[in-house]
Amino acid sequence: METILTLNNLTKRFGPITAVKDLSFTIEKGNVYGILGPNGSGKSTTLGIVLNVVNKTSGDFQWFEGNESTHNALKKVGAIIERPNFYPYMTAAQNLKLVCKIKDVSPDKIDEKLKIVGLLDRKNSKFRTFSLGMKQRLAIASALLNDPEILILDEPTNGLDPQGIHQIREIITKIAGLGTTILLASHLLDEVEKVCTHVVIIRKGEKLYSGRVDEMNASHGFFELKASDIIKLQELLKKHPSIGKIVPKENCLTAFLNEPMEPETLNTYLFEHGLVLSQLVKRKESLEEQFLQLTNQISA
Ligand SMILES: Nc1ncnc2c1ncn2[C@@H]1O[C@H](COP(=O)(O)OP(=O)(O)OP(=O)(O)O)[C@@H](O)[C@H]1O
Repeated sequence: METILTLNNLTKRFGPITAVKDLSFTIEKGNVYGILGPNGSGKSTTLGIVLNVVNKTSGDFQWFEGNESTHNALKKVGAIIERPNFYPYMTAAQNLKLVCKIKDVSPDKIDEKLKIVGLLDRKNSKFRTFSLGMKQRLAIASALLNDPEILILDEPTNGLDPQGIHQIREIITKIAGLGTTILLASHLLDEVEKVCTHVVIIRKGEKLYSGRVDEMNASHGFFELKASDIIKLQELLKKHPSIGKIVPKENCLTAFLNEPMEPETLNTYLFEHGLVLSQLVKRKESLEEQFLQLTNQISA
């Protein structure tokens, strides 16, 4: 598999604040990556470093397996890390023509890119007449003009209404479908779930999880159990190989599973060892619960 970007122990300090701490991950061609974290977790700083607009403190990063200078590599990157900024009295097409001149690329692609973002029929409308969602879509078209290998977006749906959010997410999925690798920063779990194939979760600049989005919820779940002899219940649970962590809560026990187990199997095991349950509930954390647990796990 082709590697687009590698971060090795990247760290950025602003005076006493460590915005990015020892961050390592890899972006492989063809996937859609989300950097997911609460506000202030270091997402924008990370994107700024790899785009050469923020200086790193230590560690390093490598574009395209280090075969090119960062300056040349960035010519193959499309990025939107600030609010879209175009000339208000110029049309969408005129603005994109100007971008083509600045980027030294042919203006032939303007219509194709406007079509991808659903703005071809508005190409002759002035930028100032655009809604926020349309402005964001024009920015995406602009970032695509040089046919980048990777498109980088910082909080692409921030401030948009539900329809605008939906349109941007659809466009991102469409662009990914055309083979462009995508890296987006978001604080919205559901955005990452809907759009991304891979996720890097960060909190206070530190990586908490990286991997496939569909493997994020790979937990086997847990049982909530009650019995009159709670001590014996705990002892029996400790002896069972499928049970991991056991957490007492009021007058019940939460037993987390290391591997799949059906409630009938646990009930039979406990009954055969002389224990009758008064409550047996099997649950699985939602992705949101797991995300909140993850992002809260390191105290300040
Ligand atoms: N230029 C700067 N000077 C000082 N501190 C900064 C600077 N830029 C970022 N920070 C700090 O670094 C930390 C990470 O900020 P960053 O903007 O990267 O987070 P983020 O995850 O993108 O958050 P948000 O979603 O709110 O933009 C924050 O504590 C922020 O205050």
